[in-house]
Amino acid sequence: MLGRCAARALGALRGLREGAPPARSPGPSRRLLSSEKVSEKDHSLPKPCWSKDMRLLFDQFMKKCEDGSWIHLPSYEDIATQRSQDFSTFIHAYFPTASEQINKEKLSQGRIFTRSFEDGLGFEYVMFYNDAEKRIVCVFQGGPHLQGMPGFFHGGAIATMIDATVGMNAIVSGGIVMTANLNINFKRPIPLCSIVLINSQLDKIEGRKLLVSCNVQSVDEKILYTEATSLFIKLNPEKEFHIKELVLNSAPPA
Ligand SMILES: CCCCCCCC(=O)SCCNC(=O)CCNC(=O)[C@H](O)C(C)(C)COP(=O)(O)OP(=O)(O)OC[C@H]1O[C@@H](n2cnc3c(N)ncnc32)[C@H](O)[C@@H]1OP(=O)(O)O
Repeated sequence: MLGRCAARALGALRGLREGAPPARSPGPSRRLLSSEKVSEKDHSLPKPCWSKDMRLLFDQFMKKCEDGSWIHLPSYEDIATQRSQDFSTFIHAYFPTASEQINKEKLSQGRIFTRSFEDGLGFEYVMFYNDAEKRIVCVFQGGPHLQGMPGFFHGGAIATMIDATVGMNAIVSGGIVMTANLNINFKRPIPLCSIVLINSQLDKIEGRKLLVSCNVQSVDEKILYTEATSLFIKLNPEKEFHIKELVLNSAPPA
């Protein structure tokens, strides 16, 4: 019951922006008009490049979202909202020296790394969050441009998706965080273009430290490909609500 309430509260956060899509119903993927920025596309909704299995898993998880125990997390190329300006300002103030070295002219070209490939060639994924269990499951379909050894995913690409998943778990659970440590055991190579599940779990919060673990498994859960543990450090203990809102409702203004 508590979980359901929390899920509703999280869902309600999404509705803060006028015109935000309903929390638990993705609806059809919105077609881009020529005047719209590319960044307005929610990449966590089904696309033609998704395989049948990926769509099937998406549908299964969306079904789990119906009672509010799971929440579908939207995902954009950029979080170009007024709130993300506040977020950037906060981050730059936290790292003033590093911030001075940022090429400000290039900032407008900034894109979230995992959303910077053409559809189907790089990272295709959708995440679902369970607030009661502090878990995120990421359904990941990697494309042919993520190759390392011939026929298998590059370890860095796997590490990227792990960081994105455990990072999202830490952010939604704890506020504004950064990865301080990521330990990965690659146990089996992952065949290129296959679909895997990344299961992450918030294990512990100790003051500003969040410990999140995860594993990467085949869809039938018979193969354990990778295991990882991570440490995230909370930058701002006071601003949890702000970042949660930003993550769950990260579309640019309509
Ligand atoms: C949107 C989708 C999600 C995407 C997620 C992607 C997230 C990322 O990739 S972030 C990018 C990669 N990470 C970075 O660049 C971070 C670089 N590191 C840093 O900036 C800093 O070290 C930072 C912010 C992590 C911590 O610095 P700071 O805030 O000054 O904390 P600091 O006081 O040093 O440490 C706080 C506590 O954590 C501990 N700690 C910090 N780092 C570590 C570490 N690597 N291992 C163990 N303990 C650590 C400290 O010992 C301290 O413990 P205690 O309170 O018990 O004394």
